[in-house]
Amino acid sequence: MLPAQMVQMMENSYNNGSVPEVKYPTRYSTYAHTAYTASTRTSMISMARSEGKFTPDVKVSIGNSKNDLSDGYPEGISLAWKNVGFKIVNSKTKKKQNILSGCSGVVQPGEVMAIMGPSGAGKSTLLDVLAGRKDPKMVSGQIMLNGVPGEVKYVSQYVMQDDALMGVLSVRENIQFAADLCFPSHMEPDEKAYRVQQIIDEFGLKRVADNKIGTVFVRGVSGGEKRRASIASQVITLPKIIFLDEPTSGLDSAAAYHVMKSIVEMARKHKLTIIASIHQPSTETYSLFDKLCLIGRGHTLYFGKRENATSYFEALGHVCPPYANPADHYLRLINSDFMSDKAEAEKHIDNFITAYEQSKAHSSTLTEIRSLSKPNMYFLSRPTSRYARSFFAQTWFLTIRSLKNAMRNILMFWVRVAMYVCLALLMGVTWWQVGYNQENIQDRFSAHFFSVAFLAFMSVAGIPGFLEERLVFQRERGNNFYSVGPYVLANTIISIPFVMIIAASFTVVAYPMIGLNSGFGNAILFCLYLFLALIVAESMVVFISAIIPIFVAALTLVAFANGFFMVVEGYFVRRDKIPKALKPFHYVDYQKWAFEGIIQNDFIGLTFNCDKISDNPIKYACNYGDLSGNSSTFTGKDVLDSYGYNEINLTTWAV
Ligand SMILES: Nc1ncnc2c1ncn2[C@@H]1O[C@H](COP(=O)(O)OP(=O)(O)OP(=O)(O)O)[C@@H](O)[C@H]1O
Repeated sequence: MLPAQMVQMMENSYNNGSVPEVKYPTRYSTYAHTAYTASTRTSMISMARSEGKFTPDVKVSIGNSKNDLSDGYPEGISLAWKNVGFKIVNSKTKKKQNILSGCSGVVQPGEVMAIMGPSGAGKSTLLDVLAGRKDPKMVSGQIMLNGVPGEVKYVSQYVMQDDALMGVLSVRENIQFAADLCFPSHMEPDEKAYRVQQIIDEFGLKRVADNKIGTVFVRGVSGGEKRRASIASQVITLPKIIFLDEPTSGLDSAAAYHVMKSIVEMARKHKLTIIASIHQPSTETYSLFDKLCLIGRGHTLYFGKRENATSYFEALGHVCPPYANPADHYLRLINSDFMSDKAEAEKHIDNFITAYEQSKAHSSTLTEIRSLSKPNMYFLSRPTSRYARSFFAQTWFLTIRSLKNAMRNILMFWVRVAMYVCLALLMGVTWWQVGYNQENIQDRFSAHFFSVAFLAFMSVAGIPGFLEERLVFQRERGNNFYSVGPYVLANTIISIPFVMIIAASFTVVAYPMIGLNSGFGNAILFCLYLFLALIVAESMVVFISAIIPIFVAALTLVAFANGFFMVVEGYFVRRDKIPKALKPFHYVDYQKWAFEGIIQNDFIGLTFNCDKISDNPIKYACNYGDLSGNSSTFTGKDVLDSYGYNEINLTTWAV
């Protein structure tokens, strides 16, 4: 059914007094159902009524997820905005301040519009307002989809500026991951693979599809290819409206041209409506745009077809010099930042504002917007779920990706394993066969202390990897690929075997070399206690780095926390000597529980020897157990009792 027929059907129904509900067919039948819940429906309709403009209860939906292919709307969706303004409350004066005023424009399906303007003009703000990313209370005017008010964010995608992709994965793997999480569960794998290949081809990434994105260690694809891969992974579902925040920033002019060319071809082919903020495009890149929106001091200084801008400015007396880049020419014209006289600078921009308001370009824009208008309709498309995939599916795909990441990420994992093994060797050599004499007691304690403390301390090595991945997480979460729960769960699932590998490799090397309690079960328990301590240490690293995502600050804080826990652990200073104010920290110190667990595990069951007193050959100088001098041995339990470690329960301590 064509949109026009639908509109007719709705209008007929309205005239008959019934309340129609029209669903656009989508390729995936289960998605072609009512696109809003009862409460949403009530609130949206009452909102429409309260505005007094959309009296009939006519609503149009196009699918139930923002990640829906929206095939039900093959003609695309136009975006129009009329008299749009945006205010902020000035934090100093507490007064409202206009950031955008009276902006109007329209972009049709298949068109690509550039928002240009000097720094601070309001480009990002306009993009955010149109994309529905700003507080609606601060936004004024109308934003319309196909001529009727609607929720843009449910039919659009906002593509962020950064290229946060998994560096150890290939271009295809990154795009496939997006496809797995954005397409509905009933989409056949073949069809998904076809879409992945199609978007790879459309973005000119065929040649590098199986190349890694690249990390600090591995040279990957070029900057332009990376940007194209990033955009491709965010628009794989071909959302009807796409907002791009400076898609070419940081790229050279050739790379920027290829990025924009791919975007423009995609818009034409799939009838997508595309709006991009852009800084200083080259002549070639600029010529790819269909429409231009020039912003200055929060006002529209020109809106219309890109090619008409030349004659518009010529008519104002600003002829673009031959061979000059028109984009540079306009940007220079409307930039008053470097005028020394403030009043003159204001007047300069005021002249452009007034000229545009009185221009034919402005009136034809308003006519174009009016021609789209369909009174008595309310365009409504609200997803029933924010995510295309279930909690379980999100966890599954994230787990698979984290596994690949950990296996391939030299820095994150294997270097750490190698470091722990080297440390184990070093400890083994230093504490070699520590022995069972009285003078070896302190050596044994220090080996246990150092095993826990150093292993835990070195978890700081996980900070760079976490911070890098955090950017990817933020972008993907912003794109509604998954929620926090599955991400944390997947990372926990993956970190368990890896932390176990670290604890086990350390134990296999260090335990027999140091000559700790020879029971096999004791070695296993030693490994398990180290594993638990490491899991807590790693979690603490993630916790602190998530709160303070600045490398140096997170590193300092993690190092401080671990150093602090070492001090209050009860090894350097006995528990009863720890100052009262610090005592609570002794009990929340994960290193304390691991240290006490492994000394209990090691000492219990051992027998130690003490030497004879030099001037009395029948007496022994034992400092533990029987102090009368009659016994030549004492037990590990005697040692623990003498230091006050007498109530350790291995299960409780592990918990
Ligand atoms: N929340 C806010 N609080 C205070 N000022 C704001 C806020 N949002 C925007 N502004 C101001 O509004 C103006 C427009 O900001 P915006 O980020 O949209 O500009 P821009 O054209 O995208 O600039 P640039 O090209 O430098 O990124 C700027 O002067 C900015 O300082």
